[in-house]
Amino acid sequence: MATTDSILQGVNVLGKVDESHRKILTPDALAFLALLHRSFNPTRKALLERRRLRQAELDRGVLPTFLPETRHIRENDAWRGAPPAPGLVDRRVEITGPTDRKMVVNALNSDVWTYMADLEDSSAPTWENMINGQVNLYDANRRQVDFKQGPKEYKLRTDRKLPTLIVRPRGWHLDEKHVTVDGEPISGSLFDFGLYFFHNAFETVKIGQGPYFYLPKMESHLEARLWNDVFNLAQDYISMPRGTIRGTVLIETILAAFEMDEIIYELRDHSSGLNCGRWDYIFSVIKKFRNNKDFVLPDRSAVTMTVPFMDAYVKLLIQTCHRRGVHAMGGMAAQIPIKDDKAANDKAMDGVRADKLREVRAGHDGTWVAHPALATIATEVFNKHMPTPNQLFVRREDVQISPNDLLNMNVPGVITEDGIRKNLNIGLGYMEAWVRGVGCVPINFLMEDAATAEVSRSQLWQWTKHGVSTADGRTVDKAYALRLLKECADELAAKGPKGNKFKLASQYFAGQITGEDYADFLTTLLYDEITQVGSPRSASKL
Ligand SMILES: CC(=O)SCCNC(=O)CCNC(=O)[C@H](O)C(C)(C)COP(=O)(O)OP(=O)(O)OC[C@H]1O[C@@H](n2cnc3c(N)ncnc32)[C@H](O)[C@@H]1OP(=O)(O)O
Ligand SMILES: O=CC(=O)O
Ligand SMILES: [Mg+2]
Repeated sequence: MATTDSILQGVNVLGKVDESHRKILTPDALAFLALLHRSFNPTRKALLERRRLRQAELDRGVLPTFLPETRHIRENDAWRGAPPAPGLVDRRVEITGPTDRKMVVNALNSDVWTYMADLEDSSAPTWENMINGQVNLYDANRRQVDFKQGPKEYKLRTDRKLPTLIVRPRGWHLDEKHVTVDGEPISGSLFDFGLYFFHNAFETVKIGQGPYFYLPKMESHLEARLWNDVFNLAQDYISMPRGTIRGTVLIETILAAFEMDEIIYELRDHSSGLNCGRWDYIFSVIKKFRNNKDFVLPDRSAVTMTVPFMDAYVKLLIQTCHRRGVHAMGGMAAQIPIKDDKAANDKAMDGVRADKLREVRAGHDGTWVAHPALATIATEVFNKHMPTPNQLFVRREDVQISPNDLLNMNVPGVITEDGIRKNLNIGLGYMEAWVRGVGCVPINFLMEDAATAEVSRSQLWQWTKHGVSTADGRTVDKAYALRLLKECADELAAKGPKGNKFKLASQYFAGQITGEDYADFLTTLLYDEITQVGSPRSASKL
């Protein structure tokens, strides 16, 4: 049998390793990562190549439809996903947030049912953020995460059961360049999943939960199959019964919406349902059909959850999940508390309340909040309209969604200069924060993260590409877009703190809004800006 030392041949760590990281980057954990990489990276790369081929097909005007080759899965009424796992039966309000220590403690102390610790949309994947995030989650599962920051003590509450922890690793497209295996960077997904699983799987069971995950940004059921294979190998490796892991899949790409049944089917013994990742979903619709002028959308504020394509996606997701006995989770309203303006705050909170009411009435089993102060509103709405732990029994047999419904871009609204400026401010503001290592920021009283910023970026690209007209009759062309960008960037740079990164953000953004270059993701475009690789150190000699 191979020894840990021999497995670690070819495994290098290029990121800075502090004393506090050593409990995470153990030889055994790194050997497990190497096994995951060697077993699954070739398939991951093939699936990413498949995404590129699919894009070329969409660019030729081929529209997606339900897959003929998997009709037997959709039409078979007999199969079900796994029954809800311990700690996941009632998940009516889930808080989400990045994994810095303060946020972890605050999230676990919130009045919610679960906490999605986010290594994805709300985290900038600096090495420091990713590895410290693992330390914080390790400590959280062992209930040893208390700490002091200045005069303030952050302590886990003991007056009630803490929310169930669910971890969202990065998507399949992202590399983690600070660890290489046989000369290749490891996948961000395998790194995040692997370290969390290796160190916490049994601990989570001990506290009455399990190793639970949210799985982001998938584009097909084959990508779900890859996760399922990863789960099986991981459980076998530590002799944990298969089916202990659970994964809730974010349906947040338009192509995945055509494969909801198939995605649950692939993961079925590990499935804990689907979630409406609404922001990435809007991003994906714009991105995938960016070369098709029929998919041009109005100002971002007009693309609400009730426009036809969003409404169809929500209904299909709930119907599909409940037919298969798994949770249909709602998503994130972007409003956050506004501290110094009661009237504005009341309006924002009414917006959150209306969103949660729509979700519970539609049949969702739970929802997301971005901030602890929103938990009460979401709880009140769900408690009132969902007296049972979930509403898996709401079958939505009334719903009939066709491919045309999912692609119905009949969205009322116009494109305005104000909408363009808002998108520019969001894109610049978010990118500026991200290159400083901050993955989620409030901008104009809305939560902005990697998904919401992508909507803004992609709209700007699409509007310039297709030379749309604004409500007051201006044609959006490259010169106009770049003039407004310069105005916004100069203003933000002048107002921002000394040493801000708006100039850098603007240089990157200029290349993304003229309808020419289009990076696959802002996060892959900017990743080298936050990568700090030192000379490789062999994992066996850390
Ligand atoms: C599209 C998607 O993927 S949605 C999912 C990903 N996005 C998210 O998870 C959003 C997470 N939310 C956040 O990061 C933050 O709420 C922000 C950036 C939007 C706003 O943060 P702030 O401006 O710091 O908010 P604010 O000052 O009101 O925070 C008050 C307190 O609540 C805490 N807090 C705010 N949001 C959260 C959260 N999501 N989880 C835990 N604690 C939180 C803050 O740490 C702060 O704590 P302190 O009093 O101990 O210092
Ligand atoms: O991850 C959630 C989203 O809305 O995107
Ligand atoms: Mg998302």
